[in-house]
Amino acid sequence: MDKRIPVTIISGFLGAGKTTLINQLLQSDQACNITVLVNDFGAVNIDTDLIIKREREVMELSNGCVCCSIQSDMVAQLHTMFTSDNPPEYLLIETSGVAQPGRIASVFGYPQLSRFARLDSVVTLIDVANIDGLSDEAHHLVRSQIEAADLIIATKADLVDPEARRAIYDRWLFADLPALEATHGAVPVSVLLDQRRGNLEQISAPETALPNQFVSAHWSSDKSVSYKRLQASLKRMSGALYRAKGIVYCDEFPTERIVFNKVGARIDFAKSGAWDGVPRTAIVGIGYANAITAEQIRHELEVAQGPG
Ligand SMILES: Nc1nc2c(ncn2[C@@H]2O[C@H](COP(=O)(O)OP(=O)(O)OP(=O)(O)O)[C@@H](O)[C@H]2O)c(=O)[nH]1
Repeated sequence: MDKRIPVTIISGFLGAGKTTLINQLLQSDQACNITVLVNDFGAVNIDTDLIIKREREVMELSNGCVCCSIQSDMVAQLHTMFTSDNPPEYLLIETSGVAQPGRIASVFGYPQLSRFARLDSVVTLIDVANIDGLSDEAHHLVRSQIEAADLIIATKADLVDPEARRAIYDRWLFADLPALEATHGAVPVSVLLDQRRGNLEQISAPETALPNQFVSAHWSSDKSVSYKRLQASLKRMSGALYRAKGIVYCDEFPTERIVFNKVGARIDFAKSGAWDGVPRTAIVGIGYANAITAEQIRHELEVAQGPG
């Protein structure tokens, strides 16, 4: 019996619904003692705050995309985790939206990790509401995420009618690749964990540095932000800024944490409980490098400060 720690990699393009799926999973009674390792693309790991914590820690890898610039940091961090007095029972890795999961999966073939852990599967989420509208560069990346997958989960099925969804699957998926649909991350735990599908020999780890095609900017402030101005700023950047997310200290609701998400043209704001400590806005924006600069993103977010 293989007693090594199973590892599931959750991949998918920016905003595809990885954090939503992981939160659903962590809230399920059937989820065992899972540790989550999160790698956000931006310098600040907003996801670490957005993932619901249970008994286990959520660990983060910041300052770059795990599949390229900080791969060796990840190997060192995983080795420390696996050899600690309290190793995880199960490890979930949420990759950054611009990561190639094949490159992350390949590290589980390294002897310093393969003694302790085994790749259980690579799950790739495809966002049916946005996949067709992405740029060619993003399509290239999404293709590599699909090619590395053992299971596809089509997310946001609620936003696209069945006929259009079928056309997307015909264009993007291979006939023999298992796939299922999910709305708001609702997927049975039994199809996600301990599947023993991971096959390191079939994993390809392309060398191209695709994340260079995206730019990320982080902005934070302890002065409150106008909700209306923030919405206006996000709309102005709409096509160039594909993804943004953050926790906002809002003029309009100063006592509550407001979480917002922008994916493509869709912007959602939600209340997320009272502040625990000093209120502070922290936002990460990710855009196409040929359409916007980090400075422009920060400037637009700055404009949202002050009375609406
Ligand atoms: N309508 C709808 N929205 C969804 C669904 N799944 C996720 N979302 C929304 O999509 C947005 C992005 O979801 P996340 O789970 O943060 O996506 P992510 O893949 O973790 O994002 P990054 O880590 O930034 O790449 C949020 O506003 C979610 O509420 C779904 O099935 N239907």
